[in-house]
Amino acid sequence: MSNEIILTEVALRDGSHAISHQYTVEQVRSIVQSLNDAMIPYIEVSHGDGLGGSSLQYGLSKVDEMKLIEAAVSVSNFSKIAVLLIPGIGTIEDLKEAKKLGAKMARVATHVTEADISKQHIETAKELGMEAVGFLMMSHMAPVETLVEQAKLMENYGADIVYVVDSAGALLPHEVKERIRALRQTLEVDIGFHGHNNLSVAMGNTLAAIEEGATRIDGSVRCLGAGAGNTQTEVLVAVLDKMGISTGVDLYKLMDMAEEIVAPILPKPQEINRDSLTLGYAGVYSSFLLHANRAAKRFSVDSRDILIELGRQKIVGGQEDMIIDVAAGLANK
Ligand SMILES: CC[C@H](O)CC(=O)C(=O)O
Ligand SMILES: [Mn+2]
Repeated sequence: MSNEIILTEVALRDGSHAISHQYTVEQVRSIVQSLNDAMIPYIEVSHGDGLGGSSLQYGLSKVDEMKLIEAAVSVSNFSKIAVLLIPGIGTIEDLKEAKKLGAKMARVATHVTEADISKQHIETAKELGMEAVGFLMMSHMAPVETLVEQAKLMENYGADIVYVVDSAGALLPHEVKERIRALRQTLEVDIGFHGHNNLSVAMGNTLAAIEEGATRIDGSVRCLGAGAGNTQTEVLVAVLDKMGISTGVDLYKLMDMAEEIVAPILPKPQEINRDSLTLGYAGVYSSFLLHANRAAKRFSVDSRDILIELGRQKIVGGQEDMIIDVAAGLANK
């Protein structure tokens, strides 16, 4: 276990899901300024679904993310600005524009079995002089051997760091341990972990990842993120400090900004409710929720049964049409 952890704050990207992508330039400026003062090493700024995500399908941003990135860069002289890119949603042109505006890290995200689509984007990030991260989403959906294979691909493409991403908040601590341990034994590059709190184990999972050698960790102030949100950064900094693990972050400043700057902009506190708990329990991505709720109404079935069946059938993003099939099937039973 390392005694130094490098944190990436994701409230301005994953947290964008929680406020329906409505960040303003002023909010981004004050959040980044205060995270920078608290010495957070990396701050991710993008639409919740990454560069290019603003659309009717994923939710329209209030402000063009490039303006938000520009604002973030303009007030950070310590923190580096990172962007998320999902190949197919974001493009190489988006990445180049973000780099021109001052983004220093590209986090290239794919479904856990589709690392091969990250090649061009990771290679471009490196050519542009950015740090490149491979971000393996829905990591609970693949056996450990597959995860290792896919991570190895990202490493071979030039990723400096590969992340295990528990998108649905479905992993339990022993499962996180297995995954991080296997990656640690196989990869040369740093390993990261990104947790979600749908089963209330984001903090436990994060500590399990650190115990097995993950050194790059994501957190979100006030947990702001998709589903039940992410590992809470200010709590994580306090916990790691008690464990003798250094993050270099000023805890009081981080607590103050969470309380005084982030909390007031939240429509409601991030919580584990029936919906987010079901997402974690079923192991499905949070974007299915809205569709499942609609289908539940249409076919008079319980949306939890739909989500659990989708998880059982290992339905992934892009297969949303299956939600209707599953709901119709349940109604006919
Ligand atoms: C749709 C992108 C997604 O929110 C990335 C992420 O943070 C995750 O999979 O957890
Ligand atoms: Mn996430």
